[in-house]
Amino acid sequence: MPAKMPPDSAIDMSLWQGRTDPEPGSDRWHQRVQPLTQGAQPGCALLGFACDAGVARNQGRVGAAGGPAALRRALAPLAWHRHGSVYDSGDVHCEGDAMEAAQQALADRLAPLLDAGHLPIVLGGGHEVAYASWCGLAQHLTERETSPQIGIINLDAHFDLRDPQHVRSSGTPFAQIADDCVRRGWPFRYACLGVSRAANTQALFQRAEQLNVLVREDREFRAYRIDAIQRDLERFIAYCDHVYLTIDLDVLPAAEAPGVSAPAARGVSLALLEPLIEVIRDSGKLRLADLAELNPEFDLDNRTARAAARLVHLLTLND
Ligand SMILES: N=CN[C@@H](CCC(=O)O)C(=O)O
Ligand SMILES: [Mn+2]
Ligand SMILES: [Mn+2]
Repeated sequence: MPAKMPPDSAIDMSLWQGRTDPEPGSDRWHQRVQPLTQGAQPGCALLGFACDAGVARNQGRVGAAGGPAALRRALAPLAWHRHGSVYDSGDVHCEGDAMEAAQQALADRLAPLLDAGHLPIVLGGGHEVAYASWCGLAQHLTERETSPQIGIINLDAHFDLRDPQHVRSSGTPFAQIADDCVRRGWPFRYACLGVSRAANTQALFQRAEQLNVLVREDREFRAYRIDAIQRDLERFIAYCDHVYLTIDLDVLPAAEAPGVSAPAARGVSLALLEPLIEVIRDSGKLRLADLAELNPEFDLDNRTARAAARLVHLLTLND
């Protein structure tokens, strides 16, 4: 089914700028990314979620609404090594505190992208994007399967399993997804990798245990243990038919990602995350990915945006 373009989705391609080199085979992203059109061949579809509301509700440092533009700017000059297409499908904007409306709008934009066979990569926005991404994937799969086996892999210093009864925010998306799975009668399969014990309360660790979350703490990420974590991840993926990858940039050390709401004193370096991302990318089950919490207002030398762009680049290198 072709991806329907909503009437308000004017796609601003002006951010896709950068140097051009005269030699053949020197293309960069800004020369290859195309605005998404109806009926386009399946490819990778970027979709921005310009939203600060979840971080504001979670008492964080706002500015993630500027994330999608900062990430496009960082992607624009990267060297193009991909065979398939990359499309820009515009942004969803959150008006003030209207987080739920923005999440619904994102889900409504994602479902037709998935229906059309694209791999959507959502550019956040705070981590409330995860609930919106999930809703879009659920909307897509519910038409096709009675009980889809979806694995959620979150690279994050935080569980984001806070109780949504108090307030829904960037700290609650996976608890909201767990509740949604109960309502739908679907299994909740959640892996949270890079968790900081210092940044998550006992209550959150208990909730993760109750929900049978696959947890790997930041301190477990050492070069000699990556193979073991990789095997754990492969086992997790083997039990799923569909994988949703969500990357909270605060999983990276503050030196690599200062431009987030809650920078990590320790974190897990990009170099250690790369082999895991390759496993996910090459699994054949990746349906949807998002990157959350990029906050250009607190970035230094665009470090966080560059790290995020590098992650998108890696994710899109498989065809
Ligand atoms: N998405 C963010 N989650 C973290 C933020 C922690 C903080 O602000 O210190 C959380 O809610 O736990
Ligand atoms: Mn986090
Ligand atoms: Mn998070």
